[in-house]
Amino acid sequence: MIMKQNEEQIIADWREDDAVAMKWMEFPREILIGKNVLNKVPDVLSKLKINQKVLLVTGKNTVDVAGKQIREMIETAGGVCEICVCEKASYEEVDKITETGKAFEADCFLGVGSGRSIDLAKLSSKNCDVPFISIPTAASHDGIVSARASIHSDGKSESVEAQAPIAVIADTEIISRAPFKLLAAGCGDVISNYTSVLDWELASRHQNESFSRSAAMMAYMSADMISNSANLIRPGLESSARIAVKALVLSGAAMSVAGSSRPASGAEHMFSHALDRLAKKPALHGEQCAVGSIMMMYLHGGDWQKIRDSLRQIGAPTTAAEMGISNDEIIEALLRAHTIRPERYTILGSGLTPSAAEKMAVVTEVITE
Ligand SMILES: NC(=O)C1=CN([C@@H]2O[C@H](COP(=O)(O)OP(=O)(O)OC[C@H]3O[C@@H](n4cnc5c(N)ncnc54)[C@H](OP(=O)(O)O)[C@@H]3O)[C@@H](O)[C@H]2O)C=CC1
Ligand SMILES: O=C(CO)COP(=O)(O)O
Ligand SMILES: [Zn+2]
Repeated sequence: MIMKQNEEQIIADWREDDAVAMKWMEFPREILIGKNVLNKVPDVLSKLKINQKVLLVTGKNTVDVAGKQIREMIETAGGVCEICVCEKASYEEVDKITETGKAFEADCFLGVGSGRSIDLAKLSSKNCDVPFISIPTAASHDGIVSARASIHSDGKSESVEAQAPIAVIADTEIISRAPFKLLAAGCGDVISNYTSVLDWELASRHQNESFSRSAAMMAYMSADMISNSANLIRPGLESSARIAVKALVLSGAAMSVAGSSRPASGAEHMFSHALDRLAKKPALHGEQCAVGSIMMMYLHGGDWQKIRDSLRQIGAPTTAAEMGISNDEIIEALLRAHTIRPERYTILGSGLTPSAAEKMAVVTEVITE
């Protein structure tokens, strides 16, 4: 495990980090986390020397939670702000928003809301060759900080390279008032880094895949931050939102250092992507990854009970029933997971047998016989 390796292994990993000829890491420039930081949007735009012609991408709930308030602040500061309310993270929607951005000659996009709105702003701003600012109204996964966008088409979800936000403005007061299940899901997404990191280490040993100790340690530390504070994560508490956002930022930074989602996406994410494709009603991304992580930790022979207990303490689902997913869908997703991203080597190897899949789901109490 990453924190328990001997000195020789650690030195070898650092040497490998250093041996990479060139690394191009993209990080946000300004990160604001705290109560009422939403009011700082005009200051951030001004600090970044953005001319305040801004396209605000949001959803039908989050337009009222933060979107309209931000528009008012920008207009009061002398800027112009147009709002796009969107429903689906699809390529059609990306094209529509890109066209609007070009016609409006936007200097900057704001992604205001949860995953979907932020992903749409991320990709369409890249198409318009202007920066974007991530303004999450919920802390539901680490995509709020990352450079990748998940776009859905033909019942599939694709993770595409977009751009990192130039700034992240996470108002923890707003985030703490969002439905608690979104925050619990974000904690689950971060806790699932325990198994992503193990998968990455495995791939580095079995396949000589390039490995970054610094990125792996950051991902592992973010999981520890949540697991060690599980008793402090409670509905409606601003301090809980702050803990979750800090861990999500660290997890996002781990992906920036790695230049891919490797430190924060292993077999548990492949299981979640499989569920997104086949389940009648998929659960939240972070919920699925966390439940996947319990099972993948069992496969790794690690302390899966610790992951489950942290999730229980937080109030995140740990079973199929709690996620509203059937036992059959869980087994099918376990059997298909290794086909989702075959180039990414994980503990699933070339796949599980049906009896092994069922056994791991039953032993970890994700499903009942
Ligand atoms: N880029 C990446 O690396 C990643 C991207 N994803 C993608 O992100 C999306 C999932 O994101 P997720 O955030 O889990 O879910 P959604 O974006 O689907 O948002 C969940 C719901 O919560 C609502 N909401 C958000 N904030 C508040 C609030 N403060 N008060 C009331 N309602 C609120 C949203 O409203 P509204 O309708 O207004 O949006 C929406 O209906 C998927 O498309 C997934 O593929 C997932 C993981 C990583
Ligand atoms: O969700 C992610 C990290 O938490 C990103 O992972 P993917 O690359 O699997 O979409
Ligand atoms: Zn994730």
